[in-house]
Amino acid sequence: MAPSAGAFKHLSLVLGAAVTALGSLLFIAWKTYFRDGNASSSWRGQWEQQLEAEPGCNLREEELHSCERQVLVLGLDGAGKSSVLHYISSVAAKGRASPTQGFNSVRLHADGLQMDLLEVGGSQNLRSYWNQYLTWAHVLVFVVDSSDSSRLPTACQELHNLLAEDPQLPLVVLANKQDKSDALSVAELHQELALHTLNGQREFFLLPTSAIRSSLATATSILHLKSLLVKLLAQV
Ligand SMILES: Nc1nc2c(ncn2[C@@H]2O[C@H](COP(=O)(O)OP(=O)(O)OP(=O)(O)O)[C@@H](O)[C@H]2O)c(=O)[nH]1
Ligand SMILES: [Mg+2]
Repeated sequence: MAPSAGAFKHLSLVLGAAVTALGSLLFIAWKTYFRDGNASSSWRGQWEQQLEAEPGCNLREEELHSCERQVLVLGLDGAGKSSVLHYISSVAAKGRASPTQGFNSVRLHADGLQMDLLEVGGSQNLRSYWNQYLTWAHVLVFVVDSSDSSRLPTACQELHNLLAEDPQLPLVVLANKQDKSDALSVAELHQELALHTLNGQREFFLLPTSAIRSSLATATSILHLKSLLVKLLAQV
């Protein structure tokens, strides 16, 4: 007898979770490898060359990690995380982004900082893994699709679950897809996401963004995000 569609769905969820768990472990191992200074000379050599190219990064052994910063980028599936990451790291236009299975990262250099932005996919089966990445983060960027009002309660719930895990982690909420005619305003999103309930313990910003290359305004919004990240991460 052929397996039912339900069985296939169950199997794909289990496989997806296994792939993500493996991805998490690999990521943690990768970060630990660098943090513990156990990298082989060839890896270390490559990495130093990369940093050397960046003005302001000091390469002395004891300061090698002083310019590393981690930015965790989360939000529901389709919110625009991959698009924001692509836009902030590249001048080349990109077509439709594919849903992220597992995680996706980009590395930026600015003002002597090396910033690793890590996106974990936002589909439901991946969200239970989000909080595992909070430990590594210096800033949390939470991306919201401002035009997807039906899923704002879910976004709100997921965001507050994360915030409860770390009461001090600086937070940047992106009110993305502001180019869309049905996008809620920043003030409306502030209300819908219950951001007034945040206590004063963490630094918090709510930025309107658009991650498609349709106008100067959208490009400017991503530049604002980049400057804000540099400012926040320089204080860490
Ligand atoms: N109009 C508009 N579309 C956007 C914007 N940002 C992203 N999109 C589109 O929204 C869709 C989803 O974008 P992604 O960047 O893949 O979303 P994601 O948050 O990475 O989703 P997952 O990886 O599945 O968690 C794509 O078709 C993008 O082209 C935006 O600012 N405006
Ligand atoms: Mg993605």
